[in-house]
Amino acid sequence: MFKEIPDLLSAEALRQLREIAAAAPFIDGRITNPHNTAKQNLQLHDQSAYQRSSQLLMQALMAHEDFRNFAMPVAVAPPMLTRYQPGMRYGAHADAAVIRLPTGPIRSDLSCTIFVNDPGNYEGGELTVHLGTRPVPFKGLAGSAIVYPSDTLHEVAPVTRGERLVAISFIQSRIADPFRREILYEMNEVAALEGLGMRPENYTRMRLLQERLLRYWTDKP
Ligand SMILES: O=C(O)CCC(=O)C(=O)O
Ligand SMILES: [Fe+2]
Repeated sequence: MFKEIPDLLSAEALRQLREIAAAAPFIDGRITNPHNTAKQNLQLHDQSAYQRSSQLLMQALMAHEDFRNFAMPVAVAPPMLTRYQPGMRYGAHADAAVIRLPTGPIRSDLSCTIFVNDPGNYEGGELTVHLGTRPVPFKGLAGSAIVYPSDTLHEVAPVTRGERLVAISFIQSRIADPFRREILYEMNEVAALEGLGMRPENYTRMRLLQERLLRYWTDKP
């Protein structure tokens, strides 16, 4: 369902991202969603800064084993730095199912927020994912990330003080169905944690089942 990654970014990556954000221009986030009145934020608007920051963030995501195991990514949208100043928010919305990238369209199965400044830097600004009637708020430490299903209603609460600086991305998973993806993730976790304690022949049989399910369920290897 959710994956919190406490240690996605190194101190050096954070330093570089903040440096890029401090020097680059940001514009009204509605440029990419002109009709979305819920969206009130600023996003990075500089090709070179976008390239450098997204490359750093993409590398961190793809190098992180927990992220790869949980998301099973086949395509990741280059993460975009966004900032929220006092009064800014992103009202409840659904993420678009298809994200058009210069490299072609991807399906957004999972959304990801990467926290670039610390929660002490701002008040409000919780990313709140709605599970039915229950709001689940997230406000991560700098360098951490939260991965959540793109098909849930979610919002960013108004920032009332300071500045919220995050990067956002969307991920197409090898396994479109969240139910199946979760089964595979759990099996993989159990195999990783308990595999060494199992009798080798049973471990092999279990691995076979994992690979079979992957074959049946993978919609894009
Ligand atoms: O800033 C965030 O944490 C999430 C932003 C968001 O929901 C979006 O860009 O679609
Ligand atoms: Fe969103």
